[in-house]
Amino acid sequence: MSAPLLIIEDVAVELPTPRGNLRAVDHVDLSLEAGCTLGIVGESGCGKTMLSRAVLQLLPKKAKLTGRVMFDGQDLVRLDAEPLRRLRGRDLAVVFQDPMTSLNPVLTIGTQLMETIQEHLELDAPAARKRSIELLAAVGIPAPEQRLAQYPHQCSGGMRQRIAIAIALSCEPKLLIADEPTTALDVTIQAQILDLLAREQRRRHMAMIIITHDLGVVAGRADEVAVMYAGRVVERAPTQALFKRMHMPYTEALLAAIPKLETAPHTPLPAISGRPPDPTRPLKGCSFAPRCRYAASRCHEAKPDLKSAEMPDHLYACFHPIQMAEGVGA
Ligand SMILES: Nc1ncnc2c1ncn2[C@@H]1O[C@H](COP(=O)(O)OP(=O)(O)OP(=O)(O)O)[C@@H](O)[C@H]1O
Repeated sequence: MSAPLLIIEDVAVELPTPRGNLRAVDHVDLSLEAGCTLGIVGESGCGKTMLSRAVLQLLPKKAKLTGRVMFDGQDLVRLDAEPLRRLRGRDLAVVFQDPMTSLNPVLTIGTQLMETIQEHLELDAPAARKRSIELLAAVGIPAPEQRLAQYPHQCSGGMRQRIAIAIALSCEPKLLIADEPTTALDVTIQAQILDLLAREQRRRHMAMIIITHDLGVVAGRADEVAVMYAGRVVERAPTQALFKRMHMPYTEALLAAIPKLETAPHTPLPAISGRPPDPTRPLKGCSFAPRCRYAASRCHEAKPDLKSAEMPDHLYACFHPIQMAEGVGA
């Protein structure tokens, strides 16, 4: 069997702040096979974005990164700036929550698409233009030829996200990281964009990481889910196994917090009262214990390791997993 496309090994990210070093990512191990999808799920501030930025090597300058990020056989942490730049946008692409982060407001859509294509692929201008039109059509943009001459502000939010996806796909990446790709969009458009990503992923046999606060986004779309809390992966399992039987009380609370259609976007998670721990303070015990309805004294004293019980690929970091505590959720 060949090695996974991506191996995140003992990755930690610390950021200096006036109140001391902040643990944004706390020793995470993950891997992803070519053509597969990994969902990274957790509340705001749990470290999802910092972890994806560690993979992309796009961390703030002051950040301290340790560990290894093996992508297609190379350690990105130790790669020089130039080969890294060539890799990003070609084999390794990203779609952000706000497409205006990746789109340039003063360049036409055609210029931006063609620039990316010509920078990474050896195509002349007419071939790059033809490919741009094909890509816009593939992501569901009507009248793609006319769109090439337009600027991002002339498009709706959903259209802009489709264009950002077209740019990300333009060089046939091996891995696409989609960081909250639909959070800024209307609910009906959200489903269309997620379906579009899933379709293009299958068609291109591309690996994908979907980062989201909404467990509902990864249900049925990811092969595997990693749940993050306070910088750590606290539960990790094949998606079906996770939804069938979740072990972490935090995952259960995330499930209860899946936004309903009638809920306004960005409302706080109703099922999880309290706040995550201060990431600049040392932590004793399980980081979720102060908010956990199953917590016992041991949970406040010792830190549970991420390990498996009955199924080797279902890992969780909990002394009182749900079934064993109360027999719910199975
Ligand atoms: N530039 C920065 N400097 C210092 N701390 C930061 C910086 N960016 C993020 N953090 C902190 O790092 C931790 C992880 O943040 P991160 O953005 O990765 O979380 P997230 O799960 O992606 O949240 P969100 O969904 O809100 O983006 C948080 O405690 C956050 O406050």
